[in-house]
Amino acid sequence: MADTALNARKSAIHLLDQVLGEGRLMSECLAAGALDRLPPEDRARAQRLAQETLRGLERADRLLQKHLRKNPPLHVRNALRLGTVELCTGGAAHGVVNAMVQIVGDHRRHGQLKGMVNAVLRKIAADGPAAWAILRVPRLPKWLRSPLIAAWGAEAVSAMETAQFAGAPLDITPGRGEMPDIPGAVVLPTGTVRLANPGQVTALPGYDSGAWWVQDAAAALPARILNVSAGMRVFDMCAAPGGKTLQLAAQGAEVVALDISASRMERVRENLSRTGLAAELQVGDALQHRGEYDAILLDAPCSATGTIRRHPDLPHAKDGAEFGTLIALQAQMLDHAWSLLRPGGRMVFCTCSILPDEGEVQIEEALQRHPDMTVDPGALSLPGVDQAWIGSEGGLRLRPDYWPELGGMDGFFIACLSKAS
Ligand SMILES: C[S@@+](CC[C@H](N)C(=O)[O-])C[C@H]1O[C@@H](n2cnc3c(N)ncnc32)[C@H](O)[C@@H]1O
Repeated sequence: MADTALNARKSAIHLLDQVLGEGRLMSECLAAGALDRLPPEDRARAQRLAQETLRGLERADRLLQKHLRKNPPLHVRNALRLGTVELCTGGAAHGVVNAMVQIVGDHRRHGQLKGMVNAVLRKIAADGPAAWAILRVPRLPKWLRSPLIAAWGAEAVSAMETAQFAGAPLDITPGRGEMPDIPGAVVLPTGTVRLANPGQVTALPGYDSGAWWVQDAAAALPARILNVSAGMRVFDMCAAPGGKTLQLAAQGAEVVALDISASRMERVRENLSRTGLAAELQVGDALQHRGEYDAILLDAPCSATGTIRRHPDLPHAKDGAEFGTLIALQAQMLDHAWSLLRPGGRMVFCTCSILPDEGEVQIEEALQRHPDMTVDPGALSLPGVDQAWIGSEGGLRLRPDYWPELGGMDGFFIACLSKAS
């Protein structure tokens, strides 16, 4: 037991080294096998520890600052940060301090710093938890905070930061069959099932039989808004890992699902096979795709700034440098998707972004380029969808600070577009 806790902590620190030192996203590290040698419980634990440290990084650094005369090497700093977060969020002092001392002591280059780690974490164990509780909610970095304040105002951004600091529950979308009883499950107003303390996902009732799949409540709305039916030919243009493909297939449509990433497409294949649903899978560049469809779902590549509750590594690993390229690609994809839609067809454009340039502005500009395009706000009338979330351009703006009493939701922008016949 002690060894497995130590391995999970070591791996969490290694993840922090990659995110904070190399600017890599945690999802990239995991896809590259960062935690593959750990058993599933430790993998989940390592991921949770790294995420909690990233959420509380600003607070941890403020507390550590008081006890450090100079900055230690990143690996040691990350061990101190993880130790601080654990100590200040209920971790047992003895176990946490000993683990961090052992991890740093075993390190081939930094072993001599274990005494310092011991001294600093003992001080944090004594006065950290009280100080932690009164520190401000960690803020987003300036490169993201400034455009968000310009878009939504300072109060809304503070509320988003509170939601991001709280983290996210596990949301699941029920499939076509019967939903098993899952202890603690709550059904949200939009029909998504939410679990506050899920534990290991693959061990939950109904996982093996494919009764449901993991999908944030906000992410479940685009496919519901597209509202396809049996016999319709539907194109899921950026499909992986496939949550929306599964929904479209469950609605009975004939789905062509495409993604440029072969490895991510494997996830779609696995998800379809687990849930017993069917879709035609293609790997390729959406911009080169040809065909004609009754309905299209374009879940375009974006900054993913709406998912920071679940991906607290994003603001630390990124700096916004790629926003311009993504915004241009979204417009190009929207135009190409429009050329694949039959007259009279409908298309949902969505992004998991909280930046208007990747949502509202894309639609305003697309309407100018395409005289045969109209926005259909009526398609957004779904149970649980607050009409106050609909913007003047007719799209649905979802933000992480919505539903605070229910545990929040991902930030998303969703618009349903109709093509003249
Ligand atoms: C927001 S994710 C899609 C999530 C997915 N719809 C779901 O619900 O699980 C965006 C996807 O776009 C894919 N992508 C990026 N550029 C692409 C391109 N040129 N053609 C096709 N897919 C692309 C990425 O590989 C990524 O999987």
